[in-house]
Amino acid sequence: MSERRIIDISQVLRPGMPNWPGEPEFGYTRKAEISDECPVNTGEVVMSTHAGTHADAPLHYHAEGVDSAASELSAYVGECVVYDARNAIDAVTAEDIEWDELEGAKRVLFRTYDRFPRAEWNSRFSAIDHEVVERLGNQGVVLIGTDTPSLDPMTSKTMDAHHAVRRHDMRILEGLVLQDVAEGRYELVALPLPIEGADASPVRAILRELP
Ligand SMILES: N[C@@H](CC(=O)c1ccccc1NC=O)C(=O)O
Ligand SMILES: [Zn+2]
Ligand SMILES: [Zn+2]
Repeated sequence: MSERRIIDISQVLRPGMPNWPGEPEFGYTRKAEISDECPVNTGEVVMSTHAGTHADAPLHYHAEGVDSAASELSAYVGECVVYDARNAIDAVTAEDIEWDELEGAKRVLFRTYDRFPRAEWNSRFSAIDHEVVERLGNQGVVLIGTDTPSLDPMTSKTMDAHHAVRRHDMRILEGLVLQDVAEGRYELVALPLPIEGADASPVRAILRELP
């Protein structure tokens, strides 16, 4: 019996990683140090809830939405389609998509980057048009993921794609690293941490090849 290959699609969390302008910088600080008096190392992590690869909780885009701790997990585990949307400019629109390839999909992860921008923040990432979200919701999709920092454009005040997600009670993953993933179907596992009151949570996102 061969083990199914695991593909890690998570960003490495490190000081200096690309971060939403104005949000707290990621930091890990060593607290206790192993020494003659102390048997262990311990640490403290500081980060924005939208840093790195993360799951938005409904609370992020709706005042009465559930937080990360109360989020049901079923959307975050199961079969998904990785869809190559590198042809899109500024936003992935309904016209950019070969809809046949998404037939029957429950989870859809959009790849928009050729190479993931590890070194610097990129303000002009490709959003996902709200019509695409609406159509995926109508089709029964439960989770939408993207390799960019947000489904909506960086300067959006209306958050149309996020609100379309809310209307269909779907879940969102952002900041996925899909540059080394071939288009196709996989098993996804990307669980938010149960942080009480949190509007989003980091996830360790992986894909497994299907049997
Ligand atoms: N939409 C982004 C986050 C976002 O919009 C944001 C994150 C941090 C600070 C400000 C943000 N938006 C401000 O208008 C996301 O869902 O991750
Ligand atoms: Zn987010
Ligand atoms: Zn978001």
